[in-house]
Order: sequence, then C-alpha cells, then structure tokens
Amino acid sequence: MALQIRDLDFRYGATPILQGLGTQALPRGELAALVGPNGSGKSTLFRCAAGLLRPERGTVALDGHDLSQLSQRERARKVFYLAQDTGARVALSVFDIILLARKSLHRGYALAASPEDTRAVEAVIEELGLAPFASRDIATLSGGQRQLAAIGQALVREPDVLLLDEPTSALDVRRQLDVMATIREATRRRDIVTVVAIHDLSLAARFADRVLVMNAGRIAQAGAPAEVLAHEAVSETYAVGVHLEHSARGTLLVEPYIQVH
Ligand SMILES: Nc1ncnc2c1ncn2[C@@H]1O[C@H](COP(=O)(O)OP(=O)(O)OP(=O)(O)O)[C@@H](O)[C@H]1O
Repeated sequence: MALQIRDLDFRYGATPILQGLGTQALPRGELAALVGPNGSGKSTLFRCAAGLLRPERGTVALDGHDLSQLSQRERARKVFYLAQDTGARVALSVFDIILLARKSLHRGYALAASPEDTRAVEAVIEELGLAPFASRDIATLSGGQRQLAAIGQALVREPDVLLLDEPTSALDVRRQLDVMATIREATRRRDIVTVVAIHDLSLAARFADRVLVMNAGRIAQAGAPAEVLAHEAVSETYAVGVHLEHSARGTLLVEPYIQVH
C-alpha cells in the first residue's frame, strides 16, 4: 500500500518544470524527504500530487487508485499539502484554526464542534507541544510557532498522504528535532505516506526512511539516506562536494562543501 507517482510532465506556460518525473512506490508508514535545489520543482510536484495543478501527463496513485479520478473534495481529504508559510494572519486562536481544519472535513456549516472533533484538536495540540499557545491569536505568534500550528492543521485532518513543504524552516534546533520526530511518529502510527521537502540534508538523513533527490524536474536518485546521499548524483545536483560521517552518537552527518578545482 503506497503512493506511486509516474511520468509526470508539467509546464508553466512554455517552461517545462516536471519532466517525466516518477518515484519508487512510497510505502505507507514511511517518511520520505524530498531534497533538491531552489527551483528544482519540489513545490510543483506537491501541487500536482495534491490536485492543485493538473499535469499534462502522468499519474499519481494511492494504493493503486489514480487520484485524478476523485473529486477535488475527496482528493483533498486524502492528500494534505502544507505549503511554505502562507503568510495568513487571521484573528483566530491556534485552537480555532486547528478546529476549523478538522471541521472542514465535514460537509455543512454547523458551528458547533462535536466532542470527537474537540478531542482530536486537543490531542494534536498536545502532540505538538502547542498547549501554551492554544488560546493565542495566530497573528501574534512567532514564525516557528505559526509553522507548528500549521502542522497541527495538517495532522488533525488525518490525511492518507501528507505533503509538507519545508515544515522546519522557521524552527529552532530543538523544535526541528521535535517536529521531525513527531512527523515520523505520526506517519508510522497513522500508517500514512509523508513526504517532507527539506533543505537540511542532515535532518533529512536523520529522520527520513528514504530520500528523493530532485534535480531539474526529475528524481535524480532515491533510496535509503546513507546510500543516496553518498551518490554522485547529489554532488552533481547541488554542485558541491558531500562528506558523510557518523557522529560518535551514530548519527549520519552530511557536510556539503564547495569544491576548489
Ligand atoms: N506560478 C508560477 N508561474 C511560473 N513559474 C513558476 C510558478 N511557480 C513556480 N514557478 C517556477 O517553477 C520552478 C519550480 O518551482 P518550485 O516552487 O516547484 O521549486 P522548489 O523546488 O519548490 O523551490 P524552493 O526550494 O525554492 O522552494 C521555478 O523555476 C519557479 O520559478
């Protein structure tokens, strides 16, 4: 049971962005890190997978079912795409925006939350350590706190596929570790497919079950982090040297460096 992306072509105007992009099957219960240079097409891939952009060619299938056959509403229920900071600054509390995300799963306009919805919101707030901010307006939060609240909105919808665009970019080191561990744990416990676009290769190596390296609209390399990051495709993709080392604690560390010729 997995997410399978095959042969995606997408262009903005005349400019090809995704070019025959395919991935290995991304199994449920696994966290995949999508890495690649700025502008290589990571967000575009997410938008195509979430049904927000329509590829010219290719398919995105979940558990063998082509997602393009679903209505946008059904698809949005299965696939949650968390964009990079959207800049939304509404006068609602953290609790409210997570509850709204939860309630958007149901049809209708009932204002009252069911006890089950309230429990789900409280559980996610607890899971992400958001309790101290739960009643604060999100407009008053720091960038990192807002990022956590947005992850809460994603988790509370209980999607089958979670696509997170740089979810740790505004977080301090402790919260980066907490959030990546939480995302991995939620992925396992909920048996969902999670793909995280991330620029920090060490963080990717540490938490992802597999790494997908994107270069110019294609997946250049994919597989277990230690194998993929040691591959010359990574150096070529970023035009850097890559030194890998295990720390004394056994953590794989990735040190990119500028090569002098
Ligand atoms: N709405 C748009 N119209 C035209 N071109 C776009 C649009 N959105 C993105 N692009 C272009 O598509 C290419 C891929 O962009 P995309 O945002 O998918 O890259 P990315 O890998 O997510 O980058 P980053 O790491 O910087 O977030 C870039 O060259 C970008 O300029």
